[in-house]
Amino acid sequence: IGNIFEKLFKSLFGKKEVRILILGLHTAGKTTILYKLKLGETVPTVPTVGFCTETVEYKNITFTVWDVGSHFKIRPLWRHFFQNTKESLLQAPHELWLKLCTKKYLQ
Ligand SMILES: Nc1nc2c(ncn2[C@@H]2O[C@H](COP(=O)(O)OP(=O)(O)OP(=O)(O)O)[C@@H](O)[C@H]2O)c(=O)[nH]1
Ligand SMILES: [Mg+2]
Repeated sequence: IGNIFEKLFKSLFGKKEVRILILGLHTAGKTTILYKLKLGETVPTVPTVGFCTETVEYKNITFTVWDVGSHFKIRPLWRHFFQNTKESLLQAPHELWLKLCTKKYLQ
């Protein structure tokens, strides 16, 4: 029974880690979203070469956001980033992205 309480305590107060993968075509706005989440503001971007990751702390959750470049040479590698991906948010409506960016979605 101690094990059950330990699991319950961890699920309520423990640190959670969530990985987010952002994929999309050139200039779709992936890096803009990444830095909006990280810094809370829109920053100038350049086309992503390879990929970049940032961690975003929110409450007891650490989000590791993977922003993968869209250059045609890296596209064959996209499938490797999908491994162990649980859910996809494909063609998310603009409204949803806005909510994500303002973190309202998570409150
Ligand atoms: N109007 C408008 N422009 C946007 C929006 N999101 C991004 N942009 C602009 O679109 C351009 C490309 O944005 P990025 O975030 O660099 O696009 P990306 O998907 O990371 O592109 P790659 O790294 O080349 O794959 C930049 O000039 C952004 O300022 C948006 O919601 N509205
Ligand atoms: Mg980019």
